[in-house]
Amino acid sequence: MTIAGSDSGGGAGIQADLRTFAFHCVHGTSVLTCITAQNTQGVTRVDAMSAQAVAAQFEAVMVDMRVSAIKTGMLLNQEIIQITAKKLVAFGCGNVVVDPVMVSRVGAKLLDDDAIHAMGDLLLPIAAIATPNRYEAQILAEMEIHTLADMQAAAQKIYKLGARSVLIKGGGMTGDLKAVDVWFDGDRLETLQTEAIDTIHTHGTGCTLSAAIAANLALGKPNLQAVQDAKVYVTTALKYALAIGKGQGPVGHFFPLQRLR
Ligand SMILES: Nc1ncnc2c1ncn2[C@@H]1O[C@H](COP(=O)(O)OP(=O)(O)O)[C@@H](O)[C@H]1O
Ligand SMILES: Cc1ncc(COP(=O)(O)OP(=O)(O)O)c(N)n1
Repeated sequence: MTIAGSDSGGGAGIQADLRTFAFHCVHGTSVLTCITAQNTQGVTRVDAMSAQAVAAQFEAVMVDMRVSAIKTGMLLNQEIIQITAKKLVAFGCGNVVVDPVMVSRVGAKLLDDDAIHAMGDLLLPIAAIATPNRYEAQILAEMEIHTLADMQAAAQKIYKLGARSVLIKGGGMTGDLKAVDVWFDGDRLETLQTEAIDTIHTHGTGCTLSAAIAANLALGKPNLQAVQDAKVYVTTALKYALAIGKGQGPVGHFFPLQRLR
């Protein structure tokens, strides 16, 4: 299941998540939190779903199907975070990947300021894996992140907020740290590195990574393996990113099919 917002441009949000689930051959269900008017250049409008509508979508799926893993993406406001956390706890959901979406790569604000504390207080404590990017990690850990040591320290600080593991994503890092991620589960501290792809077409990388982690957890992979395999998937999808639109195009979720055409 993905609990996330819609991206009209199809590069991030629910659209990226469902394509990622399909690639991994897991059935995707969706709880829509908001509708963004968005393209490769930015976000021009956001309309929230009501907390009741979010709860109803969640319950409709949960009472009928076995949901093996859940990712949360753009939750937009405090009410939606509160109802999401409440339902996840009520249904005893275990494999929860929390992507604490706050701001897009092109600078669009995707979470209300007064909702940041709810993300830390209510959602991170029920996360099997939290996946903040550099900017989200800086906010959650209340520190600046410039070096690998900073990423490691931030992972350890965010872990203390209650997530069972933390992945600090390095797409926003520079130089040799570009695309270097750091994972911490309270015991092991791992640096995950794949090749850095030289492209501006990176829209949806974070959504795709967290959706791939959720798919891998649903397939029964252990936490670190789920993260490592998801990182390889995103790296390959970036190699086949689509140069569509006037801004930052989306990653190519179905790269093997592109190769066969
Ligand atoms: N240019 C790139 N080359 C390879 N991997 C990248 C690149 N940009 C981002 N990634 C990877 O994509 C994943 C998502 O990270 P990031 O882009 O930081 O997230 P977000 O979209 O939430 O800002 C991470 O595993 C990161 O290392
Ligand atoms: C609807 C919606 N959800 C999430 C995001 C952020 O997506 P992300 O994968 O972090 O990629 P960028 O937007 O940073 O390129 C979004 N933009 N829209």
